[in-house]
Amino acid sequence: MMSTMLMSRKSKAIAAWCGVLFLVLCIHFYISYNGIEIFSGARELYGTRYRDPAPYDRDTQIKTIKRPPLPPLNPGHIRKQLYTPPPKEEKKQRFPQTLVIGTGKCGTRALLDYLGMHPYVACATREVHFFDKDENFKRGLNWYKAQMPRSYSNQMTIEKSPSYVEHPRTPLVARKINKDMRILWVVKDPVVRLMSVMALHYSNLGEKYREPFLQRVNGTITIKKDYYPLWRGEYVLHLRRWLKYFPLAQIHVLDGTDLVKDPVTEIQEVESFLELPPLLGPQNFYYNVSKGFYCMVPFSATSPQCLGSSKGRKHPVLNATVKTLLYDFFRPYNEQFFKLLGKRFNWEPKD
Ligand SMILES: Nc1ncnc2c1ncn2[C@@H]1O[C@H](COP(=O)(O)OS(=O)(=O)O)[C@@H](OP(=O)(O)O)[C@H]1O
Repeated sequence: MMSTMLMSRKSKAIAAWCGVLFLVLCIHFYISYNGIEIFSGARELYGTRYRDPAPYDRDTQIKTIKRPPLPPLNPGHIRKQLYTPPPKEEKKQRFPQTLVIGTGKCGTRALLDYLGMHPYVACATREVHFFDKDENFKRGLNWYKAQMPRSYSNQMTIEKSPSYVEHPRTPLVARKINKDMRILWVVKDPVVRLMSVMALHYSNLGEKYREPFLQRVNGTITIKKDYYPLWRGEYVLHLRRWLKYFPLAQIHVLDGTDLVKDPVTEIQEVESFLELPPLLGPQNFYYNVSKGFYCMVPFSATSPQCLGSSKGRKHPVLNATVKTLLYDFFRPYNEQFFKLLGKRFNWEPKD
């Protein structure tokens, strides 16, 4: 009798353990399966399994985007206290809901740091390069999330890596992570951008300035079309690719030169695009005459904070012929870009 009772207790314990093991295995397979689903993005990109979303139709796509609403705020509330975390909530790391995708040397750091002053925003301070660097991409989504700042659920997590815009994997996988992702893209007159690259290049190498974007063909100087920094400035090519995955209504493009000249207007437009409470204003910017740039005045700071000395380098001065060659080269790309974007920037040579 005793031994039968012991046996039945033992088999119940074994059954319970089997149940727990089964549950753990189910959870494990569920997580792995979803991981594989997301990571198959890389394979799908080069294989045949991935099908592009429905063709982009600008008129029907421009509509309000769904996003979890921010808690209601009234002006009195804003004046008294800029930010209130949701009650009984712990901060945690979250995937970004907004990406600053590029373009390098157009003002991506300024945009991110300006946004970082917003109390409803949590920015990853360093560039994560998850989508564009194979070694990071292989580390997986959990690694990506672990690079994000801790935030409350009513804050928006933002990450910037300036070469996301050109890497074909970025829009594809970003859409899989969150199809409502907001995209911020700073561009600049591509000739000015090229000069910024040249300034960086020569300050790093300590070399005498050359013009690697030019070549001599049969005694004639022409543009070396396959020079990589030129391709980065052919924005329309990149926009076309992004529009296969995200509607234009989810992509906000701003001119980095406007961001330098009038950060208040630009950042307020970004606030409105991201549907953030309108909190940033002239009180958050201070013009530093010796630097020739605006510096930030975060709500909690007592003195302005400027970007580092790697920003605002002196650009090489182009001679008139090379300038004309470059502007003629970029003009057709710029025109197609403005048409697709439905917005123009003043990117003609200035004296
Ligand atoms: N407030 C403020 N302070 C300093 N610099 C400013 C600011 N706003 C925009 N910029 C411009 O940002 C340019 C560098 O762009 P990025 O931050 O995108 O460069 S990077 O790709 O991350 O290296 C940098 O380009 P260069 O002038 O060629 O250095 C600046 O023109």
